[in-house]
Amino acid sequence: MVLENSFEPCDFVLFGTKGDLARRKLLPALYQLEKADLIHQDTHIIGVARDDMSVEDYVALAKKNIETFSGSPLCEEAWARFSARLDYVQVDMKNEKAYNAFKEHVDSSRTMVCYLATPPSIYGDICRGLNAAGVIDPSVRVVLEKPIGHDLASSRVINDQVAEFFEEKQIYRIDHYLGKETVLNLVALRFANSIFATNWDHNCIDHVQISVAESVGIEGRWGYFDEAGQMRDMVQNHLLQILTLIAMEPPTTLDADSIRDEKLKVLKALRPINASNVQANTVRGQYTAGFVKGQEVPGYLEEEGANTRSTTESFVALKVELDNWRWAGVPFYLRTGKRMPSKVSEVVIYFKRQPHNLFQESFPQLPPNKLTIRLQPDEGVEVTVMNKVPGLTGSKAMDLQKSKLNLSFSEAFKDDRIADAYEKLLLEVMIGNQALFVRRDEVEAAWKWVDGIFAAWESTNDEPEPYQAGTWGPVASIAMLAREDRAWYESKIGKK
Ligand SMILES: NC(=O)C1=CN([C@@H]2O[C@H](COP(=O)(O)OP(=O)(O)OC[C@H]3O[C@@H](n4cnc5c(N)ncnc54)[C@H](OP(=O)(O)O)[C@@H]3O)[C@@H](O)[C@H]2O)C=CC1
Ligand SMILES: O=C1O[C@H](COP(=O)(O)O)[C@@H](O)[C@H](O)[C@H]1O
Repeated sequence: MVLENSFEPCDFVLFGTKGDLARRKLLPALYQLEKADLIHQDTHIIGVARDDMSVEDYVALAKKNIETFSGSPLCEEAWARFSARLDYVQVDMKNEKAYNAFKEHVDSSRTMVCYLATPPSIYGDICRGLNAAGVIDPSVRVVLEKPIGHDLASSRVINDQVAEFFEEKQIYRIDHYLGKETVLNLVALRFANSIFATNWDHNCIDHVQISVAESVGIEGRWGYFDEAGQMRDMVQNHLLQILTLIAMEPPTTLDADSIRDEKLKVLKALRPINASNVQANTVRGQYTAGFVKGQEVPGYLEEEGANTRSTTESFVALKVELDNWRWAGVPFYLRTGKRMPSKVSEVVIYFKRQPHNLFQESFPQLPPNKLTIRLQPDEGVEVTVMNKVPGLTGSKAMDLQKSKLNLSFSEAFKDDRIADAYEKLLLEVMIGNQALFVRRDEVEAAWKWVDGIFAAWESTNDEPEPYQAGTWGPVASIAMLAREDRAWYESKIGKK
């Protein structure tokens, strides 16, 4: 890495430090940054939760979580440095007066980063508490987790509550997919390679598929997930963000607002899905009991804490169209679901077929070229091309074979560790670069479009279709593409 502690020291305050996200992702990510020597030596990390706990107990808890979730034994030297930065404050985040205790733990001469790893419903309380304690100034940065709100109206309320105390340039809305190496690579692939840049529109591309399949279920988060569903949990944010990076016009620079301006235009160009086209363009599913990787798993309605009459969707497939010049007539098919056969996220760009087939005799129908971007796992990029099979066959009956140009990150970048998305994003917050964070108008444009789909679903009275855990979702999602003479890309990983 080029960065050498090129940023200022900060007080990194982790609200909700005992929660699932902080334990599984944020503390391990901070520790990895420490290990890579990317945290300024004078930075402090202050955990905030409502339990009464000594700093020693907090350090022990952080150690346990990092050991459990970082997947490798702790490096003693890095842990010694990291643990020396840790501090803990007990705050009932809904109680404005409780924030006075917090004041003594931060240093106003340093930048303060407040990461709100809490339910969004208390973001407003936290901002008010920080204000009451007099610790907000223009240098303070606040990091908000997704999904912000439940729909456009509730997201506006939350964003307004935060905006009462922070300017947009101080607000970092996290979508952790924007920190994934392979998602960032979409920008490099498109704009650093003329071979793609010049073929990236309706003239050359037939359609695009974005699949984000998860093998996990709801992981004990019934209370949260049943309110959200896969549409709010994954589509409103992660899948739409991936779509914006694939579809946006070239930004003028890599500055935060150049990129975000272009992403916003894509979100605004999303063709509304309403009662008249919802049945043709969407499929909802809910998993039933089945087997994932040979393990028997319960159905959605049998999960711990389940309301057995829930109609929340755990799978969504969508046909999305963009009403703009570049993408006219090019469908984007999106699908995401829980309890699918394997965890695999991929973008597949299907190019148009050749206008005329010179190789009729040996290959009656030339397949389209495909660019497959493997987001996770087995990160990489693959192009399917037609190739002549070496040999002395006659010129009219040239033997062709479908071949792959395959760039596998694990082979090409053997010595480089692929960092977790949160490591990248936490580093960017500490540096103060908003390019990988979502602007308020983007969040709102995404909600506006998603709200339209919810309204349309409500108007049909249809319920999600059942699919057995360990399958690729309801048959209707296969039919959605088959109607247009297309098929979902069969992932290599999924076949294992
Ligand atoms: N978990 C995940 O994988 C992901 C989570 N997110 C988002 O991250 C945020 C946090 O999620 P997650 O960690 O799963 O949620 P959790 O419920 O596990 O954690 C939230 C934490 O906030 C604390 N909290 C809530 N109310 C108060 C209060 N009044 N005073 C003090 N502490 C309080 C809770 O404390 P207590 O334990 O005492 O109740 C808990 O530790 C959410 O916005 C979620 O949508 C986003 C992507 C993935
Ligand atoms: O934001 C979320 O993302 C995870 C999937 O993230 P990944 O990095 O493991 O692909 C999802 O399981 C979770 O429900 C959702 O809240």
